[in-house]
Amino acid sequence: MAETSGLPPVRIGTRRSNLAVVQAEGVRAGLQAIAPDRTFEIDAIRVLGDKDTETALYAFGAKSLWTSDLEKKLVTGQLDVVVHCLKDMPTALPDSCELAVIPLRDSPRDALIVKAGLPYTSLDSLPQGAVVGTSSVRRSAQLKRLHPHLKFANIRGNVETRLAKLDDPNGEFTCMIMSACGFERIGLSHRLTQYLSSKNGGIYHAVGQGALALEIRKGDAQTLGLIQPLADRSSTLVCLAERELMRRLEGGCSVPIGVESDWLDEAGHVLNLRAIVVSLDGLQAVEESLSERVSEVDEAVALGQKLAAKLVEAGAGKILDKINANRPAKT
Ligand SMILES: NCc1[nH]cc(CCC(=O)O)c1CC(=O)O
Repeated sequence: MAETSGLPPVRIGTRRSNLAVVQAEGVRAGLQAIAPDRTFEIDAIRVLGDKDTETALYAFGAKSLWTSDLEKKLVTGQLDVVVHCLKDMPTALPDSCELAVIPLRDSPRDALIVKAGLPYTSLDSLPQGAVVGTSSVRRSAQLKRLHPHLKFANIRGNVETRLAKLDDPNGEFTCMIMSACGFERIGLSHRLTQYLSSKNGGIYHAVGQGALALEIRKGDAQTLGLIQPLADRSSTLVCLAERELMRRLEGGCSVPIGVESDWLDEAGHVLNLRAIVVSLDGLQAVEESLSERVSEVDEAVALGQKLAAKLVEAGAGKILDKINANRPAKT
C-alpha cells in the first residue's frame, strides 16, 4: 500500500451504469498512477436520465438530464470531479462548473448490432421492413436517408438493457445502432456486427462520441492540477471543434447533426471537420467539410464555428428551425 498523503480522498462521481462505472474506474486508475499518495473514491449515482427510461430522448427537450444531478453534488462539494461521456454533456454548462479535461478519445464510430441468431452482417443486408432500435434522431434520420427500406422503433436504457431488449425472442427489433466504444469498454465487442462511418453505411457519429469529459467546480485549481495530466491535446482540439459546431447550430444530443474529424497530417496540424444535418424524415440533408490549421483551442473553436456557418449557408438552418419549431413540449 502506498504511503498516503493525509489529504482527503478525491471523490469521483459518475452515473450508475456498468459502462459509466467502468469509465470512472479507468479514470481512477489513471489518476492513481499520477498521484500514488492520494486516495480516490467513486460515487455512482442514478441521474434523471436513468430514472425515466421510457420517454423518447427527443421529447425531453432539456439537454442536461445526464449531468445536472452530478453537477449539483459537484457544486456542493460532495464530489470533486465528475466523469461524463462527452457526448452526453450539453454545450453550455452551469456557471459554477467547467469542462476541465478531455482524455485520449476512443474510436467515435457507431456500430450495427444484429439480434442474436439472425444472419444479417451489414445495414445493406437487412431485409425490407427490418426494425432498427434507436432512440437517437441523428441515427434514424441518417439511416432513413440512405436506407429507406428500414423501420425504426425507440429503444432506451443502458447498454445491457438494450441488448436484452434486442435479443428478446418476442421482441420487435432486428438490430440496433450504438456507439462501438460503449460495447468495447464493457467487453461486448463480439456483438458488434458492422462498424459504421460516413463511408461505411453513411452514418456520421455524434459530437464528442467516444470521448470522456472530466468536469470540476469552476476555479478548483487543486483538482485541475491533479487531473490535468490526463488531458490529450489532439482529442481536446478535435472535440472542442465538434462541440463549437454543435453550439453554433444549437443542437443538443437529440438533433440530427453528425460529424467526423481527422488530422490530415501525422503531426496533427491540419484538422478536417465534416458534418451533416438531416431532416427527421431523412429527405433533406446538408453535408459540408472544412480543413484548417489547428494548434490552439481558439483555432479549434474557429473551425467549428466556420463549418457551422458553412452548413447554415447551405440550408442547415432551415432544417434545424423546422425541427425546433415542431419539438414536442416537455411534459
Ligand atoms: N446516448 C447514450 C450514450 N452516451 C454515451 C454512450 C457511449 C459512449 C460514447 O459513445 O461516447 C452512449 C451509448 C450509445 O450511444 O451507444
